[in-house]
Amino acid sequence: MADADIKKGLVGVVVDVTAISKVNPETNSLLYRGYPVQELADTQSFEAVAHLLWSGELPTADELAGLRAEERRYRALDPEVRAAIDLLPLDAHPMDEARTAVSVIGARSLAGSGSVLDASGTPEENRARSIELFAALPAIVAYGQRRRRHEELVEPRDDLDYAANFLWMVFGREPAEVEVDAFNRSMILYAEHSFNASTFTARVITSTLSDLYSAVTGAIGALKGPLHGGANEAVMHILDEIGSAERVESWLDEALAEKRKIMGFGHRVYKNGDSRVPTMQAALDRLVEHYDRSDVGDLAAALEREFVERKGIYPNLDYPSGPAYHLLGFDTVTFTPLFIAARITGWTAHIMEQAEANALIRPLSDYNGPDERHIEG
Ligand SMILES: CC(=O)SCCNC(=O)CCNC(=O)[C@H](O)C(C)(C)COP(=O)(O)OP(=O)(O)OC[C@H]1O[C@@H](n2cnc3c(N)ncnc32)[C@H](O)[C@@H]1OP(=O)(O)O
Ligand SMILES: O=C([O-])CC(=O)C(=O)O
Repeated sequence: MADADIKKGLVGVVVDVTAISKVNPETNSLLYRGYPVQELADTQSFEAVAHLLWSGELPTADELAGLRAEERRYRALDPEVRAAIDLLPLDAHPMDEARTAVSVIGARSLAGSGSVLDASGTPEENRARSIELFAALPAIVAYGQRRRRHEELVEPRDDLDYAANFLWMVFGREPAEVEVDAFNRSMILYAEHSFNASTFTARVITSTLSDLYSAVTGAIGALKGPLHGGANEAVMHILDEIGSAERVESWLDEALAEKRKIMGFGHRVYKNGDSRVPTMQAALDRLVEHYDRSDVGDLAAALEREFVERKGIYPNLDYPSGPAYHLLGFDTVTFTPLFIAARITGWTAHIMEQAEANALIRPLSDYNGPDERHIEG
C-alpha cells in the first residue's frame, strides 16, 4: 500500500453518517440537530439541549418538566459510588475518579443481566441509562472537588435546575445569575461535536455490541488526553505559568523555541477558528467583569493575540473555557470532568445512533514489521 493511501489519524476520512450534529469548517458553524449552537446557548437550558440531542427535537414544556423530574431522581451521590471514590487516593486525577464512578454505576446497573449478549440494551434502556449518567455526573464531579478540599458533601437542591444545582453542589452557595448563565452556556457548547476522538471511541466500543457504560468509560479515557478534552486544564496551567499579560511575549518566545504545543489553540477540523469560541468568550468577558478580574481577561487576550499573530492558529473552545471555569471557582483539575458532564449527552446520543444502525468498526493497517521469519533450531 502506498504511504499516500494511509490516512494516519484518520485525517479527512468520513467513516459514517450522523444526524446529531454538523461541524462545518467552511461556514464556521456547528448545528445540533439543525439548530445553530449559538442560538441554543442563547435561549435554552442544558436539559433542553440534552433532550434535543437524544430525541432530535427540542422538548415541549411537558417533556422538559418530565426530564427535569427524572434528573432530580438521580442527583444525589449514590453512597456506593461515594464509597468507591473514597477508595481512591486524594491526589488521584478527577478524570480517573469520574471514570471509576461511571464504571461502578455500570457494573451495578448491569449486575444480574446475564451474559455479554444481553448487555447492549434496548433503545429505551439506553435512554434511561443516559439520563441517569447525565443526572449523576454533577454530584460525582462536585464531590471530587470538595473531598480534595477537605469539605463536606453538599446535598442537591430540588428547587434549582441543572446548572444552578451543579454549582450549588460544588460550592455550597447559591450562584449568581451571571455564573449560572456562563456555566449553562459552557455545558451546551461542550455537549456535542460529531466524530471527535472521545465520541468515536464510544462508537467503536458500541460497535462491538458492548454496553453504554463501557462506551462512556472508554470515552472518558479518550477525553482525558491534552490533545482533546484535557486541553481546558492544560490552558490554565499555561496561563498560571505565564502569570501576567506583560510576560506573554518572552514566555512565547521560549515556548515556541522549544517547539511546545500551546494548549487551547488549533483544531483538527476548524482551521479558521472554532465556531463555539465567540459565545464562550462573551461568557468569559461577563465573568471577568462580574469578579472584577481584568488580570485574567488581559492575560488570556494577550496570549491569544500574540499566538494568533505569530502562528495563524486560532483558539478552540478549551481556551476561553479554562479561565471561565477558573473564575467560577473550579480547581484546575476539575475542568475536564466538567467536559464529561456536558459531553455525556453527545456521547450517549452517538451510542444510541451507532447501535441503531450498527456495523463493527474495524479498519485495516499496513504491516511494516519484519518479513516472515522462523524460530531457529
Ligand atoms: C475540545 C477539543 O478537544 S479541541 C482540541 C483541544 N486540544 C488542544 O488545544 C491541544 C493543542 N492543539 C493541538 O495539539 C492540535 O491543534 C490538535 C491536536 C487539536 C489538532 O491537530 P492536527 O489537526 O492533528 O494538526 P497538527 O497537530 O498536525 O498541527 C498542524 C501544525 O500546526 C501546529 N500546531 C497545531 N496546534 C498547535 C498548537 N496548539 N501549538 C503549536 N503548534 C500547533 C503543529 O505543530 C503542526 O505544525 P507542523 O506542520 O510544523 O508540524
Ligand atoms: O471535534 C474535535 O476533534 C474536538 C472538539 O472540538 C470537541 O470534541 O469538542
